[in-house]
Amino acid sequence: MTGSRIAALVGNPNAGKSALFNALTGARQKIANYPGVTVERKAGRIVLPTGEPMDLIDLPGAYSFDPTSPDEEVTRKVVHGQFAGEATPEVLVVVLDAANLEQHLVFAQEVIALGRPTVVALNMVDLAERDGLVLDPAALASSLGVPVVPTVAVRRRGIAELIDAIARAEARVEPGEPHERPHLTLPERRLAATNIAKAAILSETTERRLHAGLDKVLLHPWIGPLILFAFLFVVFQAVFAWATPFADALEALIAAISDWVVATFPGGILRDFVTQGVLAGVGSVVVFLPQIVILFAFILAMEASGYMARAAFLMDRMMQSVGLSGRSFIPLLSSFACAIPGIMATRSIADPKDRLTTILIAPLMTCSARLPVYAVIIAAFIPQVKVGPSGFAFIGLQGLVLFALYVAGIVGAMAVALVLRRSVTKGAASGFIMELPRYQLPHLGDLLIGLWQRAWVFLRRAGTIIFTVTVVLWILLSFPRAEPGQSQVDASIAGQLSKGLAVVVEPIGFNRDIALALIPAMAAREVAVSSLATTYAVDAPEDDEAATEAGLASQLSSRWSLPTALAFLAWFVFAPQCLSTIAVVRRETNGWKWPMFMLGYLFALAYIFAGLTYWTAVALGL
Ligand SMILES: Nc1nc2c(ncn2[C@@H]2O[C@H](COP(=O)(O)OP(=O)(O)OP(=O)(O)O)[C@@H](O)[C@H]2O)c(=O)[nH]1
Ligand SMILES: [Mg+2]
Repeated sequence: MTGSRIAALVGNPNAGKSALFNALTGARQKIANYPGVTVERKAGRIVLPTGEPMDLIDLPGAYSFDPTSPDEEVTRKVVHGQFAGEATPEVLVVVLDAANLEQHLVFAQEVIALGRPTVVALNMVDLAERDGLVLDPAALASSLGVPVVPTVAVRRRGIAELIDAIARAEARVEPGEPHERPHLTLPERRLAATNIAKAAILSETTERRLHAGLDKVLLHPWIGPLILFAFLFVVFQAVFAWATPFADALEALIAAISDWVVATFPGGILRDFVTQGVLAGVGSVVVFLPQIVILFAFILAMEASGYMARAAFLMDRMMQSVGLSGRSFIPLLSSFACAIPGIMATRSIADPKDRLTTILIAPLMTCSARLPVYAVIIAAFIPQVKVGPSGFAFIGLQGLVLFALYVAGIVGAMAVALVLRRSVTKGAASGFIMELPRYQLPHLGDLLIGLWQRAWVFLRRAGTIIFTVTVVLWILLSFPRAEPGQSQVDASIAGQLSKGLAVVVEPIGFNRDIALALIPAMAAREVAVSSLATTYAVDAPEDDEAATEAGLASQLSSRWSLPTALAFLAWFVFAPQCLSTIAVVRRETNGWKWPMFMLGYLFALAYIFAGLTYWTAVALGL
């Protein structure tokens, strides 16, 4: 350091200290929109209006002089003149984020209380104004007892005024009575911060006040997660309650087409192909379109309104506790639609072990392909009743079970992450804070476009991969033709092939038909539904019109036991039944090691939990 006087920039992380430093000195210090960018002191030079030079130090952000991290320790030492080789800074420049004044004033008071020559830079006033908040720097100056200069560091606004104020800054405390100020405790400083911030508001739009109030509730440490949980609960109730009339109508339509085909065309292999393969098989998946649309309507509305980012913020704490960073949230969230875009989104995670862990647990998030599987089993086995504490039975049991299955996937993923982060992908969580977007009413047009895209993806899958696999399965089920009196499925190639697998899955309560559905379902999970539908359509006795007519749900409930159905649900929470996901993991991890690891652990979990579910249900006499 030269012998010239020194000023230091202090304040909370992400207040814009480095941006101000660059604007004041012409340096190119790294700035970025998340806290913790500057981790050591950086020095530069400014020229005062008198022509006299002054050294300026940019410091790491801090929340208090009670240091909790090494970079905060740097700030404390420099300010107190305890930093080796550094003279005590003469002028302290406190940088405040005008849009988060209340929060930033807590540390500011601590700095000002030192009684040293201090200047406040009220930074980011542009952002505050954008949000509908206009502050009064004069009122703030009189409450704080130090000069306040409004600035916009990134537009170089207020820079000359700030240099001016630094040049004229002087100690507020009269020499001889340095410790007159009462020392405030943290809660006292918090309260004072609230009052000072309130007094400095010139005008605030009702919108901003409303949004600030909303955030207070929605981001509250324990009310926030409670509301999120309750909201998601309602979503899954709605998925069943609202979809039913539409799903019934679709089902009736498909049945009507099937009737028409039977009435119009002569019996034979071609007619069987259309009714058993295409209409029963693919149709059984298509009827879940309403459920998919309703689920995504909620997800898209959450995203558009700005609530999704808040949900991510709430989840960040939970993610940290299992050794993941909040950065994994968005990839995991997209995995609720499909694991493939979710796994690709992990490219934004810098830490390779963080990223690998996220990839490995992404398939545990309940993708939309599982929804038809869950929904068909729930419709067949879970009665459509309301449950709840006596007198308050308003919770649909079907929606409750669906919600529980989604939660099971999330809990499973978190537990796996916890284990992986302590073994295979050892490492500590890294911090991450995101900027919260403004609340907005979702725009109906955008919402409809998003919904149409989701619906189209679903229908295209039904028309391509699900159609193809179902047709191949129908062929394997239909040949060779059964002898009179013999079951067609038993006689068929598929029936023969599935016998081997049936032996393996019998201990967990699965029957031959499930074994038969599991292999084609590797292509896509929904195929489990279409396979079962096709199998039962092929299996229906020729003359038994009623059996062919009855929907898949009633076929299932008459053929499966409840423990088997529950085990089947548990299996699908974990089973990696999707070849495309495995291919993407291979591509993203450059080799077969991790996809094989994933396949192994997920099938093991699926087998164990399906078995546990089956035997528990049997023991309970269900
Ligand atoms: N709109 C606007 N953005 C600003 C202003 N000042 C800083 N920023 C932005 O705010 C973010 C944080 O700025 P930094 O200068 O890195 O903040 P910092 O206080 O040095 O943060 P740490 O080094 O982490 O303590 C960056 O994205 C800046 O571009 C401002 O006055 N207006
Ligand atoms: Mg910085």
